[in-house]
Amino acid sequence: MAAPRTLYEKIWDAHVVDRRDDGTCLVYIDRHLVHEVTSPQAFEGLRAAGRKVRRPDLTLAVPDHNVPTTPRMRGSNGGPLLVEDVDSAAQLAALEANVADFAIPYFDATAPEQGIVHVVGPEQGFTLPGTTVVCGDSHTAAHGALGALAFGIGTSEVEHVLATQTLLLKPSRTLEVRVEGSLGFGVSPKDLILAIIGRLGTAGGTGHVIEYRGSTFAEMSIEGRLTVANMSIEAGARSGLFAPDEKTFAYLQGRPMSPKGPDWDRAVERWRTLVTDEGASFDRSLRLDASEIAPNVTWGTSPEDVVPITGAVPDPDQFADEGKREAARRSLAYMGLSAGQRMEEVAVEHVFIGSCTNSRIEDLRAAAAVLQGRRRSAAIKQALVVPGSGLVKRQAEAEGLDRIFMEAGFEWREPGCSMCLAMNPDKVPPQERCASTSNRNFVGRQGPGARTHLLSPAMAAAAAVTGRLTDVRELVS
Ligand SMILES: CC(C)[C@H](C(=O)O)[C@@H](O)C(=O)O
Ligand code: SF4
Repeated sequence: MAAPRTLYEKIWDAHVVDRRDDGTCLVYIDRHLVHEVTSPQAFEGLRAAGRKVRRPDLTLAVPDHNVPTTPRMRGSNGGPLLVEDVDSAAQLAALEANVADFAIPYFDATAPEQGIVHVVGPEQGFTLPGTTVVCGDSHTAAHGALGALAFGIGTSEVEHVLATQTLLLKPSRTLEVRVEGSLGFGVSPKDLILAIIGRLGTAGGTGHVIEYRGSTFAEMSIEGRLTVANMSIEAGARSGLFAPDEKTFAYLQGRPMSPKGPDWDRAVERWRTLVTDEGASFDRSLRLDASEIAPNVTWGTSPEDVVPITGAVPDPDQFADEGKREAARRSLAYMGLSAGQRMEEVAVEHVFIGSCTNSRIEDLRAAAAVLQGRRRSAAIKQALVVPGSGLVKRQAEAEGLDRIFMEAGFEWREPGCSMCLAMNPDKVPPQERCASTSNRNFVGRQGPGARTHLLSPAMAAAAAVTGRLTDVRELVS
């Protein structure tokens, strides 16, 4: 009998086209997502070499990083999108020219399906279990929520995939993250992945593909799994995987690009084999108990700087090594915080609900549930809700969530990356503080000098109501 294999090994083995003596493999790529930031040079490279895109039908492009989230307009006669920033306008125009020249399926900035690439892929059924999915973007790991082996690639690799539909890769090691039990009231998948990153550290997953296992993940919705898989990269991992199950199949059935009819039945039969075999072993393992997880927030400038909302800013002197002590001191200076300060006393001026981590319908529902009948604090200067895609936006509007947000003093925007990173007009001003549902709290991430606290959608909503980081369990109990 064949040796037991992990889910990662099964998908990997099924895609290896050629294996070199040094262990490097040529791997077949099933799906390639393209956005405006990392693709222009790749297309230029193809042009210079006189090449075509090998499989436009397995490629899907959508603008997300640079698009403004205010209503979008084109110039006269369907001309280019009107975008004030010159560099953004050039990147968006380049993407439009490239998809036209290379005949690549494209949702343009005004299409109802437009959105953040990692929201659009799953939602369209472009991402499927057992496939290899790449994109010139580090949060491609998100697609692993559906059982796809998905990872971010650089611009030269984007060109390689466009030209050949393959990539040269080294196999990864495997890391099991097993969590058992139910998440408590007010505790969300975001809190869990922040806790996991807090434990592993931002380098803990380096060289590994994580498989999320255990009853907590089995209970979790696909939206929740997308949040978790999305942030695998923040623990340094190459990718994050969930074995597809009945929830995955229900989520994908009937999506525009999902298989149909007899193809669907055959696909589901195949997808059911995508599990880690009994007796297969992982290179490493981390175990957590869901009941121990509290709503979490970050205090520093790295996603591993995680503390429960009931906790306090740590004292840099308490860290074991000098590197960490120094990093913590720098973080606190940048963040304008002092050791021992209670997290619940930290005042915020901005709230951002969005990003490929937390902009799907369940995220918006969770935030709206907190905001229903409440208003943002007068101390909040700006509160944005940015749905992950046009389809999420319309669904939320059909459920009346837009009204709840607007009555609570939030702005209801068009889909895009928005305030997740300062590549478009949505920015946090210098030295101001933002409660953000995004995935990175790096220095300058939301604008030069901006201070970011990562948290869940419900926690972001709670912060908007009180004007400070707040334990949502106390606000809504
Ligand atoms: C701009 C893009 C290349 C970048 C990434 O790779 O992740 C962005 O999406 C991010 O989240 O920092
Ligand atoms: S939403 Fe943020 S993390 Fe996601 S792709 Fe856009 S910039 Fe990157």
